[in-house]
Amino acid sequence: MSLLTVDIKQAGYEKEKSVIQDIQFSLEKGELIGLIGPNGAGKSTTIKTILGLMGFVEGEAVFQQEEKYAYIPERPIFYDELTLWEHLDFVAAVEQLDQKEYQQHVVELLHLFKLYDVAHQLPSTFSKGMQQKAMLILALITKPSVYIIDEPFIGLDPSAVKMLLTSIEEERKRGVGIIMSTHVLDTAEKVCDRFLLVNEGKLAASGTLQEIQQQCGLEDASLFDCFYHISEGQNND
Ligand SMILES: Nc1ncnc2c1ncn2[C@@H]1O[C@H](COP(=O)(O)OP(=O)(O)OP(=O)(O)O)[C@@H](O)[C@H]1O
Repeated sequence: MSLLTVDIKQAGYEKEKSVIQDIQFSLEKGELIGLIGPNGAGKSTTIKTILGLMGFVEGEAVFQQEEKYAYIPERPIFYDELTLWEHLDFVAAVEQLDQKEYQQHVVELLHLFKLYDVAHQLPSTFSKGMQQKAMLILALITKPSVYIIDEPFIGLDPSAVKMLLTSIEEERKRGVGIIMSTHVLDTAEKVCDRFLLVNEGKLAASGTLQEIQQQCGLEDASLFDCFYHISEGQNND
């Protein structure tokens, strides 16, 4: 059974003003799906529709029963007056995490992402990359079954990207499914199992790199070339 089944017929910010149409896919256990497409194509709107945040939706996004998901937004959001530790303790309390397991896990993660020394400071005073890492730790401690991550790579330094990819790999071994929107296509090409290529609000191509190459008629092309073909070249054929 899929972790998540998405069948969006149309969705938009205002009633009867459709921004995305006909986006269908499912997310399987252990799978990493890359959501890619040009600026304004509808990636964030697709994510917001899955999260149930859009005002106008025809269709549905259904999580497997009792599956827990974590959303990691592109622009981190924190409480102004809570330190990172307090944020973590707050999430642990809300999620009713096992205290012993949580304490051990959180220290490991804070060291891994090099935030241990600033954990008693306010995340609102952190740099952009530090804030992104803090959001990642807040998601990782909850051990969800599905992650929905909006552009994780931009803003992270190379060692943080490596840590993120390592964490993603470990989570996938646990059977976790991940949807990740990104513009960093060379990394996406290396790590994703499948891709959803969104253009002008629609699914322009989807599947493995090989399937995308076939759909574009570009044998052996990189994901970047397929992306370019769909977002630019197709209109000039
Ligand atoms: N809050 C909003 N209200 C109205 N329209 C919006 C809103 N957010 C986005 N849109 C519109 O929806 C369309 C899709 O935008 P979306 O943010 O989903 O694109 P994206 O693929 O995530 O782009 P990017 O790569 O630039 O982040 C765009 O035409 C955009 O102008």
